Amino acid sequence: MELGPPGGAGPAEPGPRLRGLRGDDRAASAAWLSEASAGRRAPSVAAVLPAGGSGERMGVPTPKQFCPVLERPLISYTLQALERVCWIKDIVVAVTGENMEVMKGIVQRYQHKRISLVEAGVTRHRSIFNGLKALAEDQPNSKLCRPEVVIIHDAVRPFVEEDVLLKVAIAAKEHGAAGAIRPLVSTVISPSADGCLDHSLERASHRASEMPQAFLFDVIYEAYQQCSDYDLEFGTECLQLALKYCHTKAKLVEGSPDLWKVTYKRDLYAAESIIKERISQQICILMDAKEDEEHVGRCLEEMLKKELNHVKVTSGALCHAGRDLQQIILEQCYNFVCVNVMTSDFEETRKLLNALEESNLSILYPVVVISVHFLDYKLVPFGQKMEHLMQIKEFAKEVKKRNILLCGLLIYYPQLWRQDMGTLEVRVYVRPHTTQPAYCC
Ligand SMILES: Nc1ccn([C@@H]2O[C@H](COP(=O)(O)OP(=O)(O)OP(=O)(O)O)[C@@H](O)[C@H]2O)c(=O)n1
Ligand SMILES: O=P(O)(O)OC[C@@H](O)[C@@H](O)[C@@H](O)CO
Repeated sequence: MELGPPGGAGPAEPGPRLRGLRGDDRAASAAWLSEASAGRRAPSVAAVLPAGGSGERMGVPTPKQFCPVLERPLISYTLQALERVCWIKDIVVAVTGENMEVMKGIVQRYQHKRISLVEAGVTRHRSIFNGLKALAEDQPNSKLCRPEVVIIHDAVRPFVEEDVLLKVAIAAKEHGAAGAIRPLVSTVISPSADGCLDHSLERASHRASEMPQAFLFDVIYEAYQQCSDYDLEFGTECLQLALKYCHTKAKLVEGSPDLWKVTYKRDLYAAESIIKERISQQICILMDAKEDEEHVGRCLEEMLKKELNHVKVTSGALCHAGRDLQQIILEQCYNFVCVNVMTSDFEETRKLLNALEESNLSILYPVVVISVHFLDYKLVPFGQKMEHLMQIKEFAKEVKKRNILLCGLLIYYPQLWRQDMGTLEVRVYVRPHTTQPAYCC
C-alpha cells in the first residue's frame, strides 16, 4: 500500500455547501458539520475510490480515469471534489500497479491531499475490497485509521457535491448503508434465452443505482469478507453485498443529475463542457480607479452581467486591490479582464499575472486573462504602440507554460469618442475559456 502525504487540508473552496438540503436533512447535516468542524465526536469518515479499471467501453488506450479533460486527468476532478469536503479524513484510491506511478504523479502535480494509494483488484469489487483493507488497520505499517463511516465513490464520477456526500454519510450512520439513486432514463427489460422479450420492469417503480454510497465501515467490511468469489468477480452493487451478507437494507437517497459515470467517449466531451460551463460563469474585471478606466469597467460589468452568473469588479491600482484579488482567487475565479485606458504597457496585467502565479490557481484549471487596451489613436500613433502591444504575444507564450491563457485586445478610438464616451456603449463580448473575443467595436 502506497500512502500519500497524510494531513488534511481544509476545503479547497469556502466552507460546506448544503445545497439542495431541506428540513430534517439540513438540520442533521448542520449538526454533523458543527461536530466535525468543532473537532468533536462527529463520525470519522473515509472514502474509497475504485480507479483500477481499463475503460474498455471508452475505446481508447488510456484508462478513462486518466483521460485528460481540459488537459487535466479526469480522476483529478473527482479527487478535488472530495477534497472540498473537510470532514472526509482519508481518501483511498485503488489503482493498478502499472498505473501507480502515474497516479502518484497526478497527486503530486495537482497537490491533492489526504490521498493514499492501494493496489486495485481485477474487478471493481476487488478494488473496493483492497481499499477497505487499507482502512481496516490490519495492514502492516498502515497509517490510516479505521473510520466509522466509509464512502465508496467511482473515480470516474467527477461531479459529486458535498450535499449528497453528507446525505449518504448521515443515512449510513443511521441505517448502516446508503446509496444515491436516480430515475431510470430507459426502461429495464429482461430478455428470454431465445433473445426475445421475456418481460419489462415498470420504470416508475425502479431506480438507477448511482454513487456515492456510504456504509458503516464494519458492515461493508464484513460483507466483503463474507463475499463469494462469484460476487467479487461479477457483482456491480455494493448495496446488495451489505443486504446479502449483513442483512443491512440501504437507505436510498435521491441524487442530483450530475452524478453520472464517465463510461463512453461522449461522456468525456460532456464532462469537459460541464466543467467549462462551471468555471466560465464568473469573471473579474480589474481596472485602475482613474475616471476613464472606472467608466469603461462599469460599462463592461453591465454588459457581462447579462451573460455570466458572477461578475466581480476590482478597481484601484492592483497593488491596493491585492487583498480583493486574493479573495477573488480564493473564490476560484478563472477569468480576468484587465482594463488599461490610454496605456499600452502591461504593468497592471503583469501584476495580475504575478498574483495568479503565486496563488497556484492555474494548477487545477486554465486561467484566462484578457488585457484590454483603450488607446486614443489621435494621441497615440498606431505604429509606436503596436510594436509595444505586440510584446503581449511573447508574454502570452511565457505564461501559457503555467496554464494561463493571455490575450490582448486593442481598442482604438477617436478623441471625439472620448468626449462622447458616456453615450457610446462599450461592446466587448468575450467568451472566457475560448480566449477569443467574439467581437468588439
Ligand atoms: N478492476 C476494476 C474495474 C473498475 N474499477 C473502477 O470502478 C469504477 C467504475 O467502473 P467502470 O465504469 O466499469 O470502469 P471500467 O471497468 O474501467 O470500464 P469498462 O467496464 O468500460 O472497462 C471506475 O472508476 C473504475 O476505474 C476498479 O477500480 N477496478
Ligand atoms: O458496472 P460498472 O463497473 O461499469 O460501474 C459500476 C456501477 O455499477 C456502480 O457504480 C453503480 O451502479 C452503483 O453500484
